[in-house]
Amino acid sequence: MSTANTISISSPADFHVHLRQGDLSELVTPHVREGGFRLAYVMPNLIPPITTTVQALEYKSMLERIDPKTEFLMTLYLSPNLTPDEIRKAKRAGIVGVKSYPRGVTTNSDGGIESYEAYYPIFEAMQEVDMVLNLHGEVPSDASANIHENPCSLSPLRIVLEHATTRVAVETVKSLGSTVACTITAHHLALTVDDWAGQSWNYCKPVAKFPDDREALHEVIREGHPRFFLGSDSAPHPSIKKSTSSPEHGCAAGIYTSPILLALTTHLLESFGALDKLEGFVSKNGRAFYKKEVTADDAMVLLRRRNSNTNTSKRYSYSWKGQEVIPFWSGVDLEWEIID
Ligand SMILES: O=C1C[C@@H](C(=O)O)NC(=O)N1
Repeated sequence: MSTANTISISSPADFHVHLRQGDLSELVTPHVREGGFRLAYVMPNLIPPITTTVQALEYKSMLERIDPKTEFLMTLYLSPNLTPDEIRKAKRAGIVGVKSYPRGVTTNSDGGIESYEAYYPIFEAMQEVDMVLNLHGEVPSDASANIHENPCSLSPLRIVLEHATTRVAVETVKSLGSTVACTITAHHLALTVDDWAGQSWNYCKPVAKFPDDREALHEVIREGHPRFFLGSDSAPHPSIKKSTSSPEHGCAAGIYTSPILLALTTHLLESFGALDKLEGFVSKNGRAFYKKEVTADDAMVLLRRRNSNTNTSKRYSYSWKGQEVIPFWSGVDLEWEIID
């Protein structure tokens, strides 16, 4: 139900989020719900990465202890340790997907993969038990082939190309069948290359591309394409790691959107004429792909247009036990806010 000044969305779901570990996890996990989301699809790139069912279940229990009201869907990190038997065990334990990180392209991807062929037996087992392969669709830049984003390696396995940033990626996913879907982050709907070059707070992997690439992301959402949905890739890093860089690693890659995610996404979709596609993008499309449809028990989340005369609760940073994180667009007035 929507009016010009209010919108209600059934049980928003973020199909790609980093919830970290230790004190940082205690700080950021509750922000999923505070940001308007009821379901979190959790990335496994911890130190060490989540490569077994036992680790994933322990991680899930820890997240549920921090926030018992959010539903956490767990993933494993694709690595040589995985076996077809472990895949079957993971499925029985309710683990939903396996995330593939090409080696060295982003945060904690040192244990990532260099070639897909070795994993064909894993992919066969995943297909057999209906688990989803989540592709970080980037490869280290190859000057000879001018390749950077790589949405290929597709088969009948259910696959999600994560955080698309290019027109080519959008068109490739559109050209494929019902087993292939695609997440889009909120920040890639806002940024282009000019916004992160020299501005470390806007730096993430994959980096934002050109205006025409961003336009392709807007178009596919405006079109209401059912296989494209929100995966925030909300990736908190302590502010010191975002504001300084080391000679070996540069500044940390990752943009933190969880605490403002629903209001930010609503604001952005309205800015490019796609407000009527909001519920599909933040709830229904992803839920349909992952077979996690809204049930009668799931609550609606209400948004209202912010009254510009009111003092908003805009936050510049969040801190706890010495951990400080600064969200995307810190201090910017968004057009929408969640009604508690
Ligand atoms: O894929 C990713 C990983 C993430 C992180 O910080 O974990 N940060 C990013 O910018 N992209």
